[in-house]
Amino acid sequence: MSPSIHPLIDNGVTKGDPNFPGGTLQCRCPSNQVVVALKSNIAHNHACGCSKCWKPAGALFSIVGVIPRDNLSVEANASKLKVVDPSAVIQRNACGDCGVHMFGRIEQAHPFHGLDFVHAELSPQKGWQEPQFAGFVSSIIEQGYNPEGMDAVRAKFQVNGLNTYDALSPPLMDLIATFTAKKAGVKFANL
Ligand SMILES: N[C@@H](CCC(=O)N[C@@H](CS)C(=O)NCC(=O)O)C(=O)O
Ligand SMILES: [Zn+2]
Ligand SMILES: [Zn+2]
Repeated sequence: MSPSIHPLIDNGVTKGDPNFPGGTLQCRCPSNQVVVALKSNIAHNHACGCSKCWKPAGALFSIVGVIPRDNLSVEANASKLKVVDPSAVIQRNACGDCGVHMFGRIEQAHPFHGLDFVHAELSPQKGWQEPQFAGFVSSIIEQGYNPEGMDAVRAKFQVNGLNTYDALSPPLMDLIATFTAKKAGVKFANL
């Protein structure tokens, strides 16, 4: 049997609507839900195998994308939000009651500053950008996944058209390296 990765991967990836205008995210409380409005689609949506990103019960991976922070606003029950780990780069704002992460925000100088991290599966609307790749794949071993099962995990992403990486995708790694180089005053050579 192939490993269960996340419902959005296990059941086959459904393409998003390229003209999707955005929507809302809701926490999983039965009442007084935290509601977050997103004024655009998300980008760089991906499966993340790290231990810090929120995932639904039983999933091996989180599915997480980014949106400009100016396009995100908390519409209801903001007082329930708590930062999971104040020492982390990404300040993950979770509902203190049901535990789902409503958005992650970077406050320090960082290549991804200005982008918030969100989980589109918390939205009742359909059409969000589909997952584009899998990142931090090897990190699931740190959470107890048997290393012998890793080929099957990577194969399952590949059959669904998603490349797998042990950090982030090449465009995002290039963005991080460009930020680091510029900060250090590196001059890029001509091609
Ligand atoms: N192997 C580590 C990787 C953690 C990690 O570096 N996560 C990435 C992907 S979300 C990151 O950018 N983390 C920044 C943060 O969590 O603040 C783990 O699984 O905890
Ligand atoms: Zn909640
Ligand atoms: Zn992560």
